[in-house]
Amino acid sequence: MLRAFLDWLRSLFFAKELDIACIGLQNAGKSSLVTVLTDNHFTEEMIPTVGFNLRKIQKGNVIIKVWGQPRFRSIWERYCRGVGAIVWVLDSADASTFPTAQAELHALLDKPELRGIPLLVLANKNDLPDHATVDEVIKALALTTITNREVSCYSISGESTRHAVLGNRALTDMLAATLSSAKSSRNIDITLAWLMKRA
Ligand SMILES: Nc1nc2c(ncn2[C@@H]2O[C@H](COP(=O)(O)OP(=O)(O)OP(=O)(O)O)[C@@H](O)[C@H]2O)c(=O)[nH]1
Ligand SMILES: [Mg+2]
Repeated sequence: MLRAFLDWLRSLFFAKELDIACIGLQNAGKSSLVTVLTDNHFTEEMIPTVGFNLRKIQKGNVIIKVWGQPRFRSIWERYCRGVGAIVWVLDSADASTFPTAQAELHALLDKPELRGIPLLVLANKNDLPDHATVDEVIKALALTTITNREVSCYSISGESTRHAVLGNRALTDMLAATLSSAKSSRNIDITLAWLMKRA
């Protein structure tokens, strides 16, 4: 039933025209997440994206560009220009990466060319023990200090989905207290629906 609904949502989503940049630090789960979005398929053997580390996935009218390798972070900005949405993937179970993630995310969003592009933060891997809660992620990435765009933070869990609205901050969209787990592929519908609204 859920599967049928997701397939239906995917068919709607991929019929729209949308350019998405999916970025984040290495090992965050970008490739896994994109695989789940496009195929509803999770592969444990997902290998690190190598080489130029730009993976372009096209399905229907939707193009998703995926990056991660640090040595190419300087060119992220160029490829983010003009996209309909920036999706930042975070490994919510690895707090040691949060400071670097915050610095890189803010450095990217500070680029004038990227002003106004909606940001979706997906805190992935919340099926793992000791993953950060969405409030912790919002704090760790200083999401409330981002003022020049719509910001959302989703966490998807197999167990529970909790929604929180961050008052009158500059965040115009709901900051949904959910983290995404590409592994469980639960609540991927929320992610698809969010992206669909930006197409
Ligand atoms: N438990 C769990 N593991 C995950 C999840 N998503 C991804 N992983 C694992 O995390 C590792 C990295 O996943 P990738 O999808 O390759 O991450 P990436 O961000 O594309 O990594 P790079 O391409 O190296 O930048 C793999 O071992 C995945 O199996 C998740 O939701 N839960
Ligand atoms: Mg990858």
